[in-house]
Amino acid sequence: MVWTPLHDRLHQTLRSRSLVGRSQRLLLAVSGGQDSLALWRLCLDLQPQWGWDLGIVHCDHRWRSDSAANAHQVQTLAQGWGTPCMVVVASTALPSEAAARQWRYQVFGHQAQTQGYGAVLTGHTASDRAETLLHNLMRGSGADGLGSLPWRRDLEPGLPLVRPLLNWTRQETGAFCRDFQLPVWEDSTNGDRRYGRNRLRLDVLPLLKQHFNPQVERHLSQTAELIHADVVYLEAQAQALRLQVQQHTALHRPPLQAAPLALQRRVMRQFLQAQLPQAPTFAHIEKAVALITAPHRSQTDPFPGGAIACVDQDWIRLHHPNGPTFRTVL
Ligand SMILES: Nc1ncnc2c1ncn2[C@@H]1O[C@H](COP(=O)(O)OP(=O)(O)OP(=O)(O)O)[C@@H](O)[C@H]1O
Repeated sequence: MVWTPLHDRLHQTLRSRSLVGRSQRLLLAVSGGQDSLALWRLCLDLQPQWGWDLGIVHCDHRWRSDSAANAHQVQTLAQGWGTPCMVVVASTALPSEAAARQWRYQVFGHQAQTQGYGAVLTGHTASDRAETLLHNLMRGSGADGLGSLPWRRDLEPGLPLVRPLLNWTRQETGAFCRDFQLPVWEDSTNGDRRYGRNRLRLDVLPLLKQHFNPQVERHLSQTAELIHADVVYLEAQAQALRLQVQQHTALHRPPLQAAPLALQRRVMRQFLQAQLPQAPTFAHIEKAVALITAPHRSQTDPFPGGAIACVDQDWIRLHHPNGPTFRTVL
């Protein structure tokens, strides 16, 4: 085996960030593309030092006509490399990219739990993180969306999802695969400009690199990392405040009035998220936040599902359409 500075980088990253432990059973999510293939090869090379027990999972979404061939190539490689491999085929056609992603993560969690793996690893890179940041920036998603793709998060309680290649660019995983002659599966939809993510990758990021900063992917990825830490802190602060002010479906206003706007918004979002049938939008949260300082008897328009928030002296009360107090509001 050849030990390169890239092997060293992964080894150091895993250690310094405590991403995985020694002798763990690790499930690698392998699409067959360059990023997850590089991760798989690197983990196999690091395995003797770490004592891991490695397995891979591949999801066949049955989206593309060549998806079975893709799965077959991953399976063949797994046999050659001696890695246990699970291929899971979607039973129904998945309607969108988002549905496919949701199904994939469910599969990862289920396979890891039923097969006794302690963590799931994906091949996300700094380039993916930069794309996600730009994509979410344009959707107006706020800090939480900009700080997405952390190094480690819980996929299920007690089952971490780890992304060890976040300090690699796609260019680097590509070069690694070429150097080691790894059989990369070229996804036939990667060049399809009907997908926004592809336009970001093929058109926008190369332009930014050429005209602004050749290191733009790394820099955007670092920005996402900084924002993520801020978001984790703010969410924890907001949760502590919400627990202090919330009683069932009501919020006590005076402590909220004394809190900064950043926390007011987060408390309101956490509160509405738990109460409404769908995630609150920016406009919903802003309307509810306005009630923190509004006069007695002020109220919002109905939220999705019909609930209304109104001011009752020092309290904001959320009245659900079928709840006991709803009629008194009307
Ligand atoms: N079909 C698949 N089977 C197994 N793993 C996959 C599959 N597709 C993607 N992955 C895993 O997810 C990683 C990211 O892939 P990709 O960027 O295509 O997904 P994504 O939809 O953008 O995911 P995310 O929403 O998490 O950003 C891959 O490196 C790989 O580890």
